Amino acid sequence: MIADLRQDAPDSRLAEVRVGVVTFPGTLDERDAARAVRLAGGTPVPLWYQDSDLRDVDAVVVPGGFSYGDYLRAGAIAAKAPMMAEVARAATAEGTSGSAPLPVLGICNGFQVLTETHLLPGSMIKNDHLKFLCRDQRLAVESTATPWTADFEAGEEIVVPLKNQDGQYVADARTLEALEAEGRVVFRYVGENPNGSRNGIAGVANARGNVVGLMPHPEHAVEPGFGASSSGRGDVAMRSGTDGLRIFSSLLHQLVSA
Ligand SMILES: NC(=O)CC[C@H](N)C(=O)O
Repeated sequence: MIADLRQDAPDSRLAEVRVGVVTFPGTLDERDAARAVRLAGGTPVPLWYQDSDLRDVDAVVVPGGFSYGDYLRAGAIAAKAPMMAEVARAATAEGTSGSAPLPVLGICNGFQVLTETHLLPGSMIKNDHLKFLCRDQRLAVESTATPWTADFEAGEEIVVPLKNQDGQYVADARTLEALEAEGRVVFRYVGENPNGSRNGIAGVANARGNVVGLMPHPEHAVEPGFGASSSGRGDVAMRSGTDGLRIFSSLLHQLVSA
């Protein structure tokens, strides 16, 4: 009985994990990202793009949306924000004994910001069909060697919404080869390639694995009954559920066990 009660009690150690969520002009999904952190048991901390103070966070989410209206290139202007300089510094810090570099997750526009900041390799161009696509998407979690995916089984299939116009991941042949050889393709599209991404890549990690970016939106798949509309191309006989929440839970578990 006591054991059961303990199991149901919220883990107060998780609540101590502070996860920063960055907002730029034009960001859309910061509230959903903060909510996903909260539902996973952590504490979301708003970070404003013009500030240079990381507010003592243990990890950062760069959420989706249309920062600066996607002018110039999606994510290009946001990448120059003072907050991104701080995120880049903490994410690439050498770290003294025991201190790990800051875990960072870029979702969709956030992934675009991370490539423009050069924290992640490659670039995103227009979907090959030149349309905005919004649908539930099957993905394989190919690497569990990141704090964001450690709770998954390698190769596990998940479903989360995909919604963007500039979702085609491109990189030169050498970069693609290195990503594949080093196990840094973290998420890959399953089924028909929804946007022409090279090698069906939906998400990648940096060499150390602490920085991950992906085009689909795990923060929109944190409760049963939600999901994208079933318009768009490809197979649609699926709905997003709570798979996305596990990306946030995974981070929290990693940080409390570190
Ligand atoms: N959902 C998003 O974050 C969209 C990202 C970007 N504005 C695009 O359309 O490609």
